[in-house]
This record gives sequence, structure tokens and C-alpha cells, in this order.
Amino acid sequence: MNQVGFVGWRGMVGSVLMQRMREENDFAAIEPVFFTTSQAGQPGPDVGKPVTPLKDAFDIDTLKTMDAIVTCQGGDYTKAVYSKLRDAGWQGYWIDAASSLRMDDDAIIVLDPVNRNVIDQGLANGVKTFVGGNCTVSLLLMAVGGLFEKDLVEWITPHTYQAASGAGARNMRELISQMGTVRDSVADLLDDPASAILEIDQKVAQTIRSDEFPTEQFGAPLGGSLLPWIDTKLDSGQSREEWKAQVEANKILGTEAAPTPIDGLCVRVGAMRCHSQALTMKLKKDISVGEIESILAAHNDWVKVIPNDKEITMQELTPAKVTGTLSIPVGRIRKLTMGPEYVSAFTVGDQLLWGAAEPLRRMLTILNEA
Ligand SMILES: NC(=O)C1=CN([C@@H]2O[C@H](COP(=O)(O)OP(=O)(O)OC[C@H]3O[C@@H](n4cnc5c(N)ncnc54)[C@H](OP(=O)(O)O)[C@@H]3O)[C@@H](O)[C@H]2O)C=CC1
Ligand SMILES: N[C@@H](CC(=O)OP(=O)(O)O)C(=O)O
Repeated sequence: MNQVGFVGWRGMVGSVLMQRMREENDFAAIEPVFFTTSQAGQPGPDVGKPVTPLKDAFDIDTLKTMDAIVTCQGGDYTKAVYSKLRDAGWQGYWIDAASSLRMDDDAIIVLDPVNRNVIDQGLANGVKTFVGGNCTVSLLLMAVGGLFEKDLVEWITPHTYQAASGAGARNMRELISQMGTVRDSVADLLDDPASAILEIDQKVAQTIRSDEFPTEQFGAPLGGSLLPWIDTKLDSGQSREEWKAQVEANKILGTEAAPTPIDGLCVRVGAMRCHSQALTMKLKKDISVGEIESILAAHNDWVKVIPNDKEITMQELTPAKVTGTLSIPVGRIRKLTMGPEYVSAFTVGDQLLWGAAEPLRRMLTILNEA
């Protein structure tokens, strides 16, 4: 791999990708070329080696000179450029964070700790398009990939608790503004230890419901509340986010022909950048909790089994602990009262790292090593 073009590198996902590539010294192995949809000609980012000024991300002729293109720019950009580039005869590798191409037959969804075999097979077959999975799907499979590997899963219902970052940078800012507005509305009462809690509660409720509460991005209050709908509605009654769980997970695992049912509700909560998921799983057979824990822990280097005890769960199994790290803790593992094959679990992961940037970074490394 020689020339690698980066598009969307200064956005939220792109910045995390740049950070990880600098940490891992990935730029040493490639000649990076940086593109922009809005700042052509301006200096490129500091990646520890000289780079040319930013190039126009819509310039097909320049894009065509790249051996690989990594884009975190979003689905609209992919739709505008990808086909034109392929139609122009470009044979390079396209690595994409956006969802637009994920379900295409000639694209592979990349999550190499889970589907390195699918990736290697695809490379051997000449596949050139590699797309990162939906964040909840990737984080789910990083957490319970061991159970899939051992063919133990009959079905899973994941109920999600998704962070503001999944909706974008402006939404993260709005969440903080909402939380600040709530606090400000009762600052005097909070300072007075004798104030009545019901008065505080009433003022908070009024503030959250008022027309002045900042809701431009989410369209409804998130701070002090939650939003049980993410993305558009499908005819099935699922939200698009919910639909992705089964189709993407089975595509990642290479099990589309006999898909494992995976379906549950997706909910936005007031976390910053970690998605959490409460899982109800039906296993194909009754195995002990200890065995389940061993299988999960052995699957990859990032998953971390948290014992089902209160103290350690409160310390280790939260967005506050996990944010900004590659760790994928999974805990609350116990048998449910429905029967011995029914198992619960709770998992947390940083949706900008394993949920978005890291699978792309690793795909580029796989190509470099090929
Ligand atoms: N957010 C997420 O959790 C996930 C996102 N994705 C995919 O990645 C895509 C990009 O998401 P995300 O990174 O959140 O998008 P951002 O909105 O943060 O960035 C997208 C682009 O906006 C432009 N931009 C304009 N103003 C600014 C500014 N002030 N600072 C930084 N960039 C700016 C940049 O393009 P330019 O330099 O050309 O102007 C940038 O590449 C999504 O559309 C989605 O397809 C995938 C998985 C998860
Ligand atoms: N939809 C996700 C973020 C995202 O960008 O997903 P996708 O890559 O599937 O479009 C969320 O809101 O948390």
C-alpha cells in the first residue's frame, strides 16, 4: 500500500481515527494524502511527517491516483463519489465508516477480531470495498463474539442505551447544554439544604418541558430524560437502528443464509460516547455461567468479563469507566428465571473507537501487511 487518501479526517469519527493512527505509528507505513469537501488548499493535519495541502474530495482524477481511500465523511459523500470513482475504472481499496455500502454484495463489513476469516476470504476473492459496522452491532459482537464462535446463540434481544455522540458532535454539545440548563434552573434551591425536593423536581420538569430548553439537534429533551427511537421508521415497526442489528451482525459473521435472530429496542440516553446494551440471550444449550464467562473472555484481547457483583460492576461496567478506551467490559451475566438456556448480560463500549474508527484503522493495517 502506498498512497492512502483520507476523507472526513477532521470530523468526530475521523479525528478519533487520526488519533489512533498516530498512537500506533500507522502513518509510517503509508503516504497519506488528505482531502476535504470544504478547505482545499489549506495545510493538512500534523501526522508526524510532511503532507501536501488538502485536496478536493470531489476531484475524481486525484482520488483515482490513490491505492486506498479511507472515508469518515458520511453517507452523502459516499453516494456522491463512490460509483463515479468505480465507474471511472478505479480499482483501489475503499474503506468507509458510513452505512451506505454496508449491505452491498461486493462489500464486507469489517470487524477483524470477529470476522478476520470473512475479510481474508474476501481479499482472496478480490473484494475491494470494506465498511465499518454500525456501532451497536460492532460493540455487541466484540462483547459476545465468543458465544457466536462456538455456535451457542439461538437468539439475542439487545436493548441499547446509546450515547449522544452517535448522533454527532453538535448533539454532544446539546446534551451538555441541556444538563447545564437543568442545573442552572435550580441553582439557588440546590445551594439551600433546606429547600424542598418537590419544588426542585417541579422546576426541573418545567425547565425540561419549556420551549427555551435547547432541543434543536435531538428534537426533544435528552438530558434528564431519554429518547426511545433512533433513526427512521421501517415498515416492520423497527427503527432503522434496530433493523441493523440482525442484518449487519449476520453479514459480519458470514451467517446470512441461516441468520441468528437479533432484535430489540434502541434508546438514546444521556451518555457522551459509550453505548451500553442489556442483552437477553437464548443459548442453544444449558451451559454454566462459568463456562459462558470463559468463552467470552477467550474470544479477543479487548473483552473483559466483569463478575456479577455490585461493587465491581459499579466501578467497571459503566460509560464513565470505559469512555476513551478500547476496553469492552461485559458483565451482569446470570441465568434468567425463564429457564437454564436464558442468559442476561450487560456490555459497554466506546462507540467512536470499536464502534467506528478502530475497525477501519485495523483494516488499513491488514491491507498494508497483505
Ligand atoms: N458519529 C458516529 O458515531 C458514527 C459515524 N459514522 C459515520 O461517519 C460519518 C461522519 O460522522 P462524524 O465524524 O460524526 O461527522 P462530523 O460531522 O463530525 O464530520 C463530518 C465532516 O464535517 C466537516 N466539518 C464541517 N465543519 C467542521 C468542524 N467544525 N469540525 C470538524 N469537521 C467539520 C468535515 O469535512 P470537511 O473537512 O470536508 O469540511 C468533516 O469531515 C457519519 O456520517 C457516519 O456515516 C459511523 C459510525 C459512527
Ligand atoms: N446510528 C448510530 C451512529 C451511526 O452513525 O450509525 P451508522 O454508522 O450505522 O450510521 C447512533 O445513533 O448511535
